[in-house]
Amino acid sequence: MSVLDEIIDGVRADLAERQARVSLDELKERAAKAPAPKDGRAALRGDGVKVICEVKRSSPSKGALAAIADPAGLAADYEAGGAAVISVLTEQRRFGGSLADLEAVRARVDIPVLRKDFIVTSYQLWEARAHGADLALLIVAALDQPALESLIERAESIGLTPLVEVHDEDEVDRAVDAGAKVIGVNARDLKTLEVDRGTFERVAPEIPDHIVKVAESGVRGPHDLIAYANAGADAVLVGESLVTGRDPKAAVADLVAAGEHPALRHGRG
Ligand SMILES: O=P(O)(O)OC[C@@H](O)[C@@H](O)c1c[nH]c2ccccc12
Repeated sequence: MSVLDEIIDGVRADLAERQARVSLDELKERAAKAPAPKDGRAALRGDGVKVICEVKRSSPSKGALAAIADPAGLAADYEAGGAAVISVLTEQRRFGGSLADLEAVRARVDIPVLRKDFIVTSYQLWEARAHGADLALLIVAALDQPALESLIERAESIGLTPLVEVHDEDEVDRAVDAGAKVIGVNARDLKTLEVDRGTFERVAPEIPDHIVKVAESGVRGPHDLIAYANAGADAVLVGESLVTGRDPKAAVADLVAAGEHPALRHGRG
C-alpha cells in the first residue's frame, strides 16, 4: 500500500465521522452564507510569477515542521509579503491541519484561499465552500477518471476553482481531458514522497497554453522559483521553507520580488 493510499484511508475514516455529525444540507446552508467565492484562477495568472503560500504544520515525510499557534496571523504575514493565494492544509492525521484553520485564515485575509486536502467526494467540496475556501485541490493520483471529472464539474458549480494536481505526463492528459483549467505539477511523488525538482520542467510542456500552470513543492528560495518560472510556471506553491524560516513575510516578499523580475516575463504564456 502506497503512502497516498494510507493517507486516503485515514481521510475516509475522518470524513465518515464528520458526515455523521454534519449533514450535507447543513453544509449547503453554511455555504450559502459564506463570503462569495473569489476568482482563484485570475489570481494565479498575470504579470510576474504568483506565489501561493501554505499553512503547513507537519508532513508525512518530515513529521512536525512548525507549531503555528496562530494560522491566521501567519496567513496575514503571507498576504502582507505579497502572496497571491493562501493554501491551508486541512488534513488532520499527517499534516496537522483542520477546517478550523481554513475558517480562521478565511476570516483574516482578503486574497483567495485554497483548501489543500485529499478530496474524494463532493461532500468535501461543500465543506471547503462552507468554510470559506475559493479553490480546492483535486489530486489526479487519488481519483479515477469519472470521479475526477465529476469533482471538477461539481467544484465549479459550487463556485470553487479546482487546482488539479499531477505528477507525470499521463496525469496531465487525464487532467486536461477532465476539463482542468488550473494544473499543479507536484515535484513530490505522493506514492513514495520523493521530491524531484525536474518534474515540472519535464511535465509542463504537455500542458496546453490556456491552462494556468502551478509548480508545487521543493521551493527553498528565489532560485527555485526562478527555475520553475523559466520552465513556464505561472505560479509556485511554497510550504515548508516558509513555515520553518525565521521571517515568513520577508521570505514571501523575496519570492514575489524574484517573480516580478522583468527578465522572467519573456516567453511565459
Ligand atoms: O512544503 P513544500 O515542499 O514547499 O510543498 C508545498 C506543497 O506543494 C505540498 O505541501 C503539497 C503539494 N501537493 C500536496 C498534496 C497534499 C498535501 C501536500 C501537498
